[in-house]
Amino acid sequence: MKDSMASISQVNLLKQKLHLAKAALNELDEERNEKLQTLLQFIGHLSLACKGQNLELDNKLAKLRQLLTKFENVEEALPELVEVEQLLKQQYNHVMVQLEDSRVSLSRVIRQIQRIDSAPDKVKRELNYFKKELVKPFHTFWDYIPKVEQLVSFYEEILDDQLKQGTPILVSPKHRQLAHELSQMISEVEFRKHQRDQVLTVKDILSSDIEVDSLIDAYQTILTLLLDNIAREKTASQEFLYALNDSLTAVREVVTDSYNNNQRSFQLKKQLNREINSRVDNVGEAIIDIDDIHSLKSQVTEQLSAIRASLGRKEAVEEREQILLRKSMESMRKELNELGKEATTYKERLFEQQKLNLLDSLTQLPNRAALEERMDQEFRNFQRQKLPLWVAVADIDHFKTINDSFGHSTGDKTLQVIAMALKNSLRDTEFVARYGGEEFVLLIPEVNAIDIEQLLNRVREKVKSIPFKFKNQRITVTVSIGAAQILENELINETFERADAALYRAKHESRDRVIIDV
Ligand SMILES: Nc1nc2c(ncn2[C@@H]2O[C@H](COP(=O)(O)OP(=O)(O)OP(=O)(O)O)[C@@H](O)[C@H]2O)c(=O)[nH]1
Repeated sequence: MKDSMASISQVNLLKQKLHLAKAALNELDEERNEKLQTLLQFIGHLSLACKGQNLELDNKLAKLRQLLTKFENVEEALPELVEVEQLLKQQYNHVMVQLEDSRVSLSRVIRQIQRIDSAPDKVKRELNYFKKELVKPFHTFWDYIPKVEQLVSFYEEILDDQLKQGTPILVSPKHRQLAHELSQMISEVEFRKHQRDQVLTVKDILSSDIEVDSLIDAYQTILTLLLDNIAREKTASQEFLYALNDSLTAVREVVTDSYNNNQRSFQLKKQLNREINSRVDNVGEAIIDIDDIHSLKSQVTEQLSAIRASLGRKEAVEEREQILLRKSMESMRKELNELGKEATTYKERLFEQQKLNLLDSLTQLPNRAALEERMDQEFRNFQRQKLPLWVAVADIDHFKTINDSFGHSTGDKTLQVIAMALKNSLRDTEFVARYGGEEFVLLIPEVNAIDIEQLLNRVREKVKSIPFKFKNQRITVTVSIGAAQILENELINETFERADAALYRAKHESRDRVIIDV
């Protein structure tokens, strides 16, 4: 009994121990499971972090995750773990190479950006610092990414700057000046009939509130029209040269022909002359050798008829020669006549063109080119004779208001009427040209300092008295005039500038007046 009791308590003890051991084992299992879970979680995050960088690594990590989900497979997972570790090492090396490549390519991009001349100075400075920073190697992508971000921001800043420049350019006084100059140039150039509508449209655009884009378009249109005219002029000259060449070829052919004919006739005549001479010699010999008068007579008669025949042939040759010569002369004359006509037409065209080039097409007054020629001429006269010479610049007052209130074509007519009035108020030895726009230049020789003011005031009054009527409104148009006399040792352009400055003063001192620079 005692024994059985002892056995029972031993069994109980063992049971208890077993229970405890089980509990401890469970605890161990749980702990291991927990660790396994942590490991699984870690591998899960590692897979996510590495995902997409290396396909083999992705697969291995997926397999590892699967194996580790079961407690029993842990042993099997060990070789996989070693392979993953190797792949990770490879991946690290690969990343380092990639980072180095990226550093080199960033440096290259930076060098390219530095070549952009228009990059703002601030960006250029920052780029320099940035370039120095790029000398150090990158250790991780976290070193690399901020650099790329900075690089993008440089690009952004440069682009921003360029875009700002690309926004509509504001019209500056320089642009208005260019529009004014183009409009002056247009009025000094003669355009072809079919081009005039286009020119008028450009003129209208230039006289309104111009935008930079339309100014560029206007210049482009006028340039195209001018180029077209130049090309036409070139074609006309070429046609003339071709005609000239054709005629010269024809004339040369005629000359060659008649030369060849002459050569042939010359040979023929030489032969005939020889024949005639020998016949004459024969007659002479017959006279010496023959005693019998009858045979002498028959000999001479025979020789004489042979001579006559030769002379007849010679005459025929000469006659044919004459006919050929006349024919050649006739065709040569025709060719030269044609050529003469061509040359006359061409000369007329050139002359017309030259005249047009010197006349302002709107007012028919001499234009700026003609003025320059005349100024040179008057200057040379002045240097020789030292007689007084005045340069005056006249400008219509508030002309823009006429255009704005009554339209551009009324403005054009006003210009024409005033131009005529200016021309008619001067003597033949005096000269007026349209300088451009609503500005005229007068060259007045041989008038003394006392009379010039009176003369110019008369011109001013004449314009003022023109009875303009626009839209049933009586309008008085006035001009302001500035004048200067050429001084000893002065160039005429300098006189012009003094006259222009005087005009400026006249404009600012109430307009409708004459100011002489003294
Ligand atoms: N109709 C017409 N207008 C022209 C021609 N050439 C220039 N103009 C205009 O002439 C005007 C000149 O204006 P501004 O230079 O401001 O001078 P303004 O109005 O005469 O004023 P002030 O000279 O200061 O008295 C501009 O409106 C030009 O468009 C042209 O051939 N025909």
